[in-house]
Amino acid sequence: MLKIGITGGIGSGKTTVCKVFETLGIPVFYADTVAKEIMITDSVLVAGIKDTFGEESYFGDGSLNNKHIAAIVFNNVDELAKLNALVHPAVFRAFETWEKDIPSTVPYTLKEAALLFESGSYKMCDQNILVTSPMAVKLARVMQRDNVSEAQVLARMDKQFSDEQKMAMANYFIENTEQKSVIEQVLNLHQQFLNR
Ligand SMILES: CC(C)(COP(=O)(O)OP(=O)(O)OC[C@H]1O[C@@H](n2cnc3c(N)ncnc32)[C@H](O)[C@@H]1O)[C@@H](O)C(=O)NCCC(=O)NCCS
Ligand SMILES: Nc1ncnc2c1ncn2[C@@H]1O[C@H](COP(=O)(O)OP(=O)(O)OP(=O)(O)O)[C@@H](O)[C@H]1O
Repeated sequence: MLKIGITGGIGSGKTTVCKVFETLGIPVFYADTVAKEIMITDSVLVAGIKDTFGEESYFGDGSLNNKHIAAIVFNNVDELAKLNALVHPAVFRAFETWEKDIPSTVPYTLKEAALLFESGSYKMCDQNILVTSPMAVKLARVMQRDNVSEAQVLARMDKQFSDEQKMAMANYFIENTEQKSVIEQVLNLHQQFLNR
């Protein structure tokens, strides 16, 4: 079955675009969401995170202390590399398990990941889509969605490949701007994938 990766910088709108594909019946694996789930449920991963970032990485009820971890890793590339090395292999395994349950009647699947190219997981996909948006739009969207400062968004952007780097690695593009219809662009790609 055809596997399509989909990525984009923070706030580019990749999750929003994936919701449109879902309305067409296309199953989407949300790597960032799964990462957050297994960081709570996978006991080996939980132990690794506590060992590396301290017991305060989790609240008393077992939920993840996102702010604590974000403050460490988005201010220090070595700490971020440690987190990625713990989490990403577990997400790869979860993707393989997820794929096994997809019915063969499905024409293609999508893997949505913020770090598709950075983590190397694009290699597990046949083709890859990049969602782009202007920098000012991305900043404004994330500041509003997550109630964070511009500096906090920029710190994350700084840890991801630039759009130029990602453009060189992607096969398809979706421009998520007010000037272009996302739905039209999704329908166009959907048709291309059905005809492959
Ligand atoms: C550090 C954590 C706890 C911060 O949680 P928080 O709720 O503030 O952010 P959230 O997970 O919703 O991520 C929002 C966006 O931040 C960016 N981001 C997240 N993790 C990373 C990372 N490792 N490197 C660069 N950017 C990242 C992405 O654009 C992502 O979509 C969380 O992001 C995390 O657990 N990250 C590690 C898992 C991971 O690498 N996920 C991304 C790919 S699977
Ligand atoms: N075309 C659009 N018009 C209006 N709002 C949008 C549009 N695209 C995305 N948004 C909004 O911008 C915010 C960021 O979008 P989304 O969460 O899809 O981005 P993302 O690329 O998945 O971000 P992240 O990497 O942070 O997970 C959301 O609040 C979303 O509702």
